[in-house]
Amino acid sequence: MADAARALDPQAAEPMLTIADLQAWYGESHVLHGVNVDVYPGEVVTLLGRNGAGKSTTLKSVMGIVPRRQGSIRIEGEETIHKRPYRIARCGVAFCPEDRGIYATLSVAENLELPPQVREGGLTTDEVLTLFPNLRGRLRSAGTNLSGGEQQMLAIGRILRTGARLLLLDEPTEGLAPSIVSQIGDTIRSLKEQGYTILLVEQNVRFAMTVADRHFVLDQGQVVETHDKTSFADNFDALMARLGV
Ligand SMILES: Nc1ncnc2c1ncn2[C@@H]1O[C@H](COP(=O)(O)OP(=O)(O)OP(=O)(O)O)[C@@H](O)[C@H]1O
Repeated sequence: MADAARALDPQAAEPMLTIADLQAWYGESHVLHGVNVDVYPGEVVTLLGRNGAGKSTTLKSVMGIVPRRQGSIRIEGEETIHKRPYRIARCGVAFCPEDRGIYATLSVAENLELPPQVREGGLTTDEVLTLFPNLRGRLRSAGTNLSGGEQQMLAIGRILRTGARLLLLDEPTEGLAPSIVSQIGDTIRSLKEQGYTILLVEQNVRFAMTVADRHFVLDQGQVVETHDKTSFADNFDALMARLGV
């Protein structure tokens, strides 16, 4: 049950995102075999699992950028499984890829201002810089001259400008120093407080514990366990073993 989301908004009976029996293929390779995930408004939910379990493919399927998918993906009740990515973006969804997608030949300011606004309510550049003050002095630097942590903040800041309210974050802490991981955690908690809904792929289980309301564990393209904060903590050692951590 999404108690946290309901506490935030007691009217929120409908999930923000419902993934049902999702199948996905890359060419002949069938990689998702019926994934079921729901995310309520204002929740932070993680997808956990070993390498190759299908976590990134699930996020990319929501964004419509996996070539062949089948099943149902509803965003605020609207079916999107057959929509093109630009139409899915207009439903208020944004994806932050694992490689962060920063353009080397563009400045930080240009990277930030690149994506179009898809909905009302996107942050202004100044609001993004208030959220990530480190970027303020780097606006004219080439995007790839930033540290890994700054690039991640730029990548998150960029999608906040679009007006999206459902954020898909693929391994935002990967390769970052512990102090930066902690800053990313603060950012995610702050976004949750502002009412954003976040579906997050994470390899860092301890980090996931500190930010998420619920967790879905994937294995071989299927959800094999679902946990809330309490059951996650109670099963922590078994989960670490299952995830090979
Ligand atoms: N573009 C692609 N073309 C072909 N196969 C792919 C492609 N991307 C992923 N795969 C395969 O799909 C399966 C699921 O990959 P996916 O990236 O979704 O896993 P993951 O759980 O996110 O793991 P990782 O943390 O390693 O990215 C894997 O077997 C992977 O090799």
